[in-house]
Amino acid sequence: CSLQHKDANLHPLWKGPLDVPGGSRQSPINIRVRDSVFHPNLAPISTQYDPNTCLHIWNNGYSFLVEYDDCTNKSVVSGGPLENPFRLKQFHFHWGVNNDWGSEHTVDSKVFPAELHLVHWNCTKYRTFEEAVMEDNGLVVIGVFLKLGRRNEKLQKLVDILPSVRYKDALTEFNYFDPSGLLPACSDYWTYSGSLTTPPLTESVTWIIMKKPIEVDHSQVILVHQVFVTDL
Ligand SMILES: NS(=O)(=O)c1nccs1
Ligand SMILES: [Zn+2]
Repeated sequence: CSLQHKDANLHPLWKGPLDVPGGSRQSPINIRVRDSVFHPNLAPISTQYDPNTCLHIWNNGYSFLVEYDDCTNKSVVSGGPLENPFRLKQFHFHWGVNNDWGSEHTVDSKVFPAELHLVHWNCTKYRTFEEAVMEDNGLVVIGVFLKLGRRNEKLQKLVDILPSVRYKDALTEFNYFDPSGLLPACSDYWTYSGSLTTPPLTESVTWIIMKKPIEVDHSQVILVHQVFVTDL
C-alpha cells in the first residue's frame, strides 16, 4: 500500500526532501466544503484521452503507474481553470492497508479507501514532464476518490493485470486503456494550487479534485491491496 505523505519519514524507501523548504502549498489537504467558493464562470474540465497512447504499467515502489505516450497532444486535459492543454503522462492510485483509510485528500475529514491521480504536464510552457515537475504551473493532477460499492467494469482490465506488477520495479506492457472511464459522471470539482504528494514534493501542481467518487467492489480493492510497493 502507498504511505501517506505524513508518514514519509517512516517509509524505508522514501528518499529525497522530507520537508520541502518554505512549503507554503503542500498537498494533500483536507477540503472543507463550507470554505470552498463557487465560481459560476469556471468552465467544466474537458479531457480527451486516446487509449492508443497507453504504454505500460509498472510498480515504482510507491504505487503502480499506468504510463502514456506524451510526445503528442493526443491525450490532454483542458478547460476549467487551465489556460492551455496539459498532456497526460501517467495515472496511479493511493490506497491503505485496509478500507478504513487510503485517500490522500479528505473531504470534511472524511477519508476514502483509495484515490486515483491522473498526472498531466504543461506542454505549452515546458518541453518535458521532468522539467515541468520542477516548475510553477507545471502540472495538473486530477484526483478521483474511490468508494466501495458496485463492481467497476472499466477498472477490471487494470485490476486483472496487477498481479504482474506485484513487486517494486516490475513492468508489464499495457495498452489500449481509456482513463476517462475512471472519471465520475458528475463533472463538479474543487481546484487549488498545491504540490506533489510523493517525491520530489514540488509545489508545481494545479489540483482538480472531482467532487463525486467512483465505485469499486471489494474484490477489486483486495487485488489492489496485493500490490506490494516494498522490496519483498
Ligand atoms: N501523488 S502525486 O500525483 O502528487 C505525484 N507525485 C509524484 C509524481 S505524481
Ligand atoms: Zn498520487
